[in-house]
Amino acid sequence: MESRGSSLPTVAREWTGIMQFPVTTQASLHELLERLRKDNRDSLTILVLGKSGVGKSSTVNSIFGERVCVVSAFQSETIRPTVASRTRAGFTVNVIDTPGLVEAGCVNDQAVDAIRRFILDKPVDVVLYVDRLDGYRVDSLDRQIPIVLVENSGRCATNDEGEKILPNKTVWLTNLMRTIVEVVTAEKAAKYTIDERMIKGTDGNWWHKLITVPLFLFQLKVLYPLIRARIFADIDEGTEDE
Ligand SMILES: Nc1nc2c(ncn2[C@@H]2O[C@H](COP(=O)(O)OP(=O)(O)OP(=O)(O)O)[C@@H](O)[C@H]2O)c(=O)[nH]1
Repeated sequence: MESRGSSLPTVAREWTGIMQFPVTTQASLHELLERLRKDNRDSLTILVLGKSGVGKSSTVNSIFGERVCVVSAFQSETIRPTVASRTRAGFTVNVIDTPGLVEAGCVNDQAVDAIRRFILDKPVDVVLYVDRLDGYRVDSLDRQIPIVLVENSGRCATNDEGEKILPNKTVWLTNLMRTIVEVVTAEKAAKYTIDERMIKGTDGNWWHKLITVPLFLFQLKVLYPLIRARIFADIDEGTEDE
């Protein structure tokens, strides 16, 4: 992938990979870009997350129809977050590929930290969380968010138009992009830009912080001796009654 800088590329390459897709897929993708344009957008930024080796980079390549990321079956190829950007008729699609959040069963803190820093101040429209279907059990809670099935393999079946299809005949790339566009254009969708404050937290209220000191001293010097004296008085009274 081409950009590792702190911001999205200002000049993106022409999306030539789209020409590799069958004509029907191209038409569907153009229609979806048009839908985004009508929604007053001129760019779409997708953040791809997931464990290591689940097919994140392969999915990015599938989306663009060209090899923008390195894919490997044997080792983690995505060492740091990278962004690939392509333009088509004045519309820019940015896809941020990221290193695996979990590697060999352990959370990859370095990756999490690198992703956190990389997406600072980048407007992300949608997060695409990738997982392997054979390694994850989808339960009813998962179904509350949009789920899309993907098959990046070159052996994926195709329909009469040459579009890659799933066993249920769904043209998965179009379905994936349509779902992304639906999520982005949904009324309640919000554009998230992670800023420094969201990560480090706010500085808090200084007045509240300062007031804790006299409050602590009041407890230590006034309340504590009073309560202690009262308890001992109670004990003494109890002993006298006996
Ligand atoms: N059968 C099948 N294999 C896939 C699919 N997607 C990816 N793979 C294979 O899974 C392996 C890992 O794919 P990557 O795309 O490199 O996975 P990744 O999540 O980007 O991996 P990291 O960079 O290590 O985080 C490769 O051997 C791919 O060929 C898929 O949809 N079907």
